Amino acid sequence: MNQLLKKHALKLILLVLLLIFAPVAEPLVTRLWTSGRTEHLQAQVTRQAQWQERVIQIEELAARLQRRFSQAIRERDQAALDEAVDLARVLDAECHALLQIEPSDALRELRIQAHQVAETQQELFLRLRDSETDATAAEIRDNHARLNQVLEAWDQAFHDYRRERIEAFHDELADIGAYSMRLESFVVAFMLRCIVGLLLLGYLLMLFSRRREGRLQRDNRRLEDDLESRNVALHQANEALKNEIEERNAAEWEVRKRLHMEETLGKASGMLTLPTAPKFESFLELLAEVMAVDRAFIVLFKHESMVIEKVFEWPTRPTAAGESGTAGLEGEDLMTYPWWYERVRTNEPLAIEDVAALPFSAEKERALFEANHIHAMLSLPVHTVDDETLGFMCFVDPEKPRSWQSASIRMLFLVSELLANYFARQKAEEQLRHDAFYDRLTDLPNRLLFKNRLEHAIQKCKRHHEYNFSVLFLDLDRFKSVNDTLGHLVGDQLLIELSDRLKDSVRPGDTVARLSGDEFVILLESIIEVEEVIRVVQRIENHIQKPFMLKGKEIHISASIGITQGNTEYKSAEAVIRDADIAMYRAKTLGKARYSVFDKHMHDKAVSAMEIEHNLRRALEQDEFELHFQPILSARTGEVSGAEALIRWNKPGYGTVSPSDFIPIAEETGLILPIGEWALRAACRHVRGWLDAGREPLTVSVNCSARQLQRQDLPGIAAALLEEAELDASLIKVELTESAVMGDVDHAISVLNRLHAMNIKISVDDFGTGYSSLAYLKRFPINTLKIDRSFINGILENDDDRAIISSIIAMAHSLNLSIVAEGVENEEQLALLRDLGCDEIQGYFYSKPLPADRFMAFVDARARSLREAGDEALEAGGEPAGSSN
Ligand SMILES: Nc1nc2c(ncn2[C@@H]2O[C@@H]3COP(=O)(O)O[C@H]4[C@@H](O)[C@H](n5cnc6c(=O)[nH]c(N)nc65)O[C@@H]4COP(=O)(O)O[C@H]3[C@H]2O)c(=O)[nH]1
Repeated sequence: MNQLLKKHALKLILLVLLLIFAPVAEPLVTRLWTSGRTEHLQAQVTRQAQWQERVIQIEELAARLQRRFSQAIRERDQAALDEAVDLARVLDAECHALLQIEPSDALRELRIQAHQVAETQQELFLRLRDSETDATAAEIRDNHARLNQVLEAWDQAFHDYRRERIEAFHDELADIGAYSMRLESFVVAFMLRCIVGLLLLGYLLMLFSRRREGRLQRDNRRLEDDLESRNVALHQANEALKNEIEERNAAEWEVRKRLHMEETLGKASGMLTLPTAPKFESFLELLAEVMAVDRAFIVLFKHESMVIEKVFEWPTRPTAAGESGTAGLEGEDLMTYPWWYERVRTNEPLAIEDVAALPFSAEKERALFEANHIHAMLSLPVHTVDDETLGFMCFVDPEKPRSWQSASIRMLFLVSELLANYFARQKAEEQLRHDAFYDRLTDLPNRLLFKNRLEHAIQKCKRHHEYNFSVLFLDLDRFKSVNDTLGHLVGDQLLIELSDRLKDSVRPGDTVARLSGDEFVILLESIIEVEEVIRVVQRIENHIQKPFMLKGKEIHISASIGITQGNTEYKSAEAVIRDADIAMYRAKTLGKARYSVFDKHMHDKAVSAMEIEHNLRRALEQDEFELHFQPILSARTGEVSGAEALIRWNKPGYGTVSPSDFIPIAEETGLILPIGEWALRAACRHVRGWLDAGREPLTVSVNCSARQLQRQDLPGIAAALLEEAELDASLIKVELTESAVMGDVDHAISVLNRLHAMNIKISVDDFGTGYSSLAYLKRFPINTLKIDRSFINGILENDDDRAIISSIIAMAHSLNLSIVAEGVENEEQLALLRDLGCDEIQGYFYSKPLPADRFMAFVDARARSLREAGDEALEAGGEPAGSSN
């Protein structure tokens, strides 16, 4: 209900006001109207009164005028006339005034008439007075009568006029009276309604106000309750806010502190990443400031120990008596302080709030700290990710105990990690620097450092005439077999021990460096005479010759040493090393375990070897090689039994290069491997071609170098090439030199056995030049021995050679080996060899090595001549010609 009232209160009030004021509206309008009328009536009454007054005056004036005129006429009295005239004038004026108040056409007309009559009367009177005639008198009378008529008419008109006006006035009055009556009743009704309305309004207002009051009270109570609860909530919120502000302040402080710490951390890390070495005093000062301590220091241990080696501290001023410091720490082994040591070792922070309160087990530490005036201390190990403790950081309060906040400890942990990284990095860099200049295995200077020192020596040699140097290039002779047979670890151990021996063989100012593998170089400083150098070399050789005891075994090694002496013409260290290397190589080729002094000739040879190597590579790519075939003939029948394939290099712009000029270089550089393979493939293809051409099968011997035997899978390659050419293995003979076979006997036996198993024949070339005995060769699955040309050369003149050849042939035959005599150049040699029982002959006597087509032509020609000789012999009844040559 209240809600309803509240909602419609305004509408209700408007309705009540309408009820009250609707009836009131009419009287009000009426009142407004009558009030106009009343004023009008009052004006009318006033005007009526004025008018009445004037009318009375006019009537009096008219009466007096009439009387005066009558008197003047009657008595002919001038004075009466004048007075009448004046009266007439006054009357006229009055009439005029009256008409002004109440205009009336009739009156106006009458006034004019009266005025005219009065003037006429005056005129007549004047005439009468001057000459009284009858006519005049009659005229005056007439006129007078007219005047009287006019006055009467005037009077009448005036009377009507007056009546009219009075009636009108009365009507108006009645009208006004009726209006007044109505007005009064309206006023009364209005008053009553007003009162009722007001009462109703009052009542309603009262009702509303009561309700409103009730509602207000309720609202009030509710508001009070609300206020109360809000107050409580506000209070609580206030409290919460207060707490929050406090917390926020605390957090803000924490954040600021953390930011400060992070900033410090950033600065500290920045200091540690500077390209230049950091100033640890500034670093510590920075940390001491954030930790609010008076002293800070970083302690570093000696490598792989806990002996305090280095201390960085802040402040840097020398520690005065009574001041805390690190003086007592230097040189201390932390292991003598087990309690402290244990914490550092296990990478734990050590936060001592009060040194005096340290446990009994830390008695020693307490004594140390107290001696160094340390009251409180925070120590963090500098521990690398590789679990190595490099040292520790310390923050010290020298005056009073204090607590250490965990946030600070955490930050310092990060700092200690940064430090550990920095020191580890520095260590790694040092190691890198060391590695860049030193050999990892032997810790000797490496090529770079050696070159550096050698450059200095070259410069010094140029500047000081009395100064010279010498470089030795040393290469172990059988190091590979040590590695292969005893393993790399023993090999490494040998190199380490050798390094020590080399260092012991030279003066402290000299440099022993390892170039690679088993190659060492030695720079002998301030050495002028070559004899002196040789004495040093001999000393080195003596040292090396002594057996090495490795893995319980006695190992003997030797070295080939190249010597070069410094001179002012050397422009680079490389050139010096190169010459020493050439000399060393010369020593190797001279039979190893010796030294060789470099000379210019060696250099030229080396240069040409390099050129050849370069060209050989190109020759392989450009297919510049060709096989020539030197026939091998049966000593008994003279038939071509086979051929030796000999490589030729058709060098563009040069012509044919002999294998003697490039095969040794190819062997040195390893190019012999692809070249040898090429020769084997080419030989297989030629034989296949000949067979395809319908020729008789011929066995072709292909030269294989020692390197091929050692490094290549010769049987595998041969099998593949034979398969490629679809060739019977028995048509290929592998020719190996005696020295190649004797180099690595076990390996050679295994390879040759495999070749033999494949049905590939094996021949030993240049037999007799080496030291192998036939009995030794029994171990190899050999088919043929080729007697070296040097023996054949002297066979006719030299009895020894003849004897040797004879015994070789006899023994070979006893071992079931066939014999080929190489380099047979004349018939005598041939005859003798045939007498000695040689099986096959190769040499210029029959033919030089020939290109394939010419070789075939030779084979054909030989067969033809043999046939012809055979025919002739048959005809002559003798032996066939082939049996003799
Ligand atoms: N003065 C004289 N010399 C004669 C006579 N009969 C043959 N010769 C030469 O003696 C050499 C025989 O070849 P070698 O002893 O295997 O000696 C060969 C061989 O060791 C090597 N060689 C040739 N071709 C190859 C090859 O394909 N591979 C390998 N690894 N070495 C090859 O080159 C060496 C030289 O070959 P070449 O210059 O062709 O020289 C050939 C040949 O021309 C003669 O009656 N008098």
